[in-house]
Amino acid sequence: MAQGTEGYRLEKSRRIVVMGVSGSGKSTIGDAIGERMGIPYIDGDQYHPEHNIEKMSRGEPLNDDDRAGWLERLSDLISDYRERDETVLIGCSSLKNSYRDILRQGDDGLIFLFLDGSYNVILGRMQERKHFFSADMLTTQFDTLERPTDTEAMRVDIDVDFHEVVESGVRAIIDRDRALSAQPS
Ligand SMILES: Nc1ncnc2c1ncn2[C@@H]1O[C@H](COP(=O)(O)OP(=O)(O)OP(=O)(O)O)[C@@H](O)[C@H]1O
Ligand SMILES: O=C(O)[C@H](O)[C@@H](O)[C@H](O)[C@H](O)CO
Repeated sequence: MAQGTEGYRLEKSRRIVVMGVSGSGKSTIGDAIGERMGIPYIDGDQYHPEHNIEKMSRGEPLNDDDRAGWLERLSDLISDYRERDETVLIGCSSLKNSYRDILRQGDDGLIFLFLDGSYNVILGRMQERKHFFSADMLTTQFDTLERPTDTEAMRVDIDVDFHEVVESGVRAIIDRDRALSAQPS
């Protein structure tokens, strides 16, 4: 377990995806972790084609076809950062195994941070925010989610205070960074 997390510098450049259903906290937690660690945070929603945003805004969930091009763009983005040997945090729901496989094409050492919480807590938070993704569609996100194993992703419990989630996320990234660095290359 990591001791102090303040001012920790990663051993190597890393590409880190903050994943989880809509409303799990990818943007707010990802951004706060980035601030804490001095890593840029990019929200994957910025890479959706306009028709995906329009579809979700109409209250219609995306399907595999809608997500395919979007995931390819994010995979390319990850690959760009890897080629430049730079660290980045990217928020992307990454709900299915096959979606995570597409993202890993950009970096086979991609780190996933899984924001894991209960339906009721996330629903409550979504009902409090103004966002194009309506809380009515949260069930479809849970139905689609294929939970990553603990080997595939670092799991962070989000049913707790915001600062606690950020601290757990930072610790999880540090732990994974150390574990990866300890592996023979
Ligand atoms: N631990 C927490 N405690 C209380 N509120 C939280 C916590 N984490 C996130 N929130 C709030 O929950 C709401 C959803 O978070 P956020 O918008 O970051 O989720 P998201 O995963 O990025 O959603 P989307 O994928 O739909 O963009 C926000 O209003 C955020 O401020
Ligand atoms: O895979 C998906 O269904 C989408 O990525 C959604 O998760 C939205 O992008 C996001 O949650 C809305 O902001």
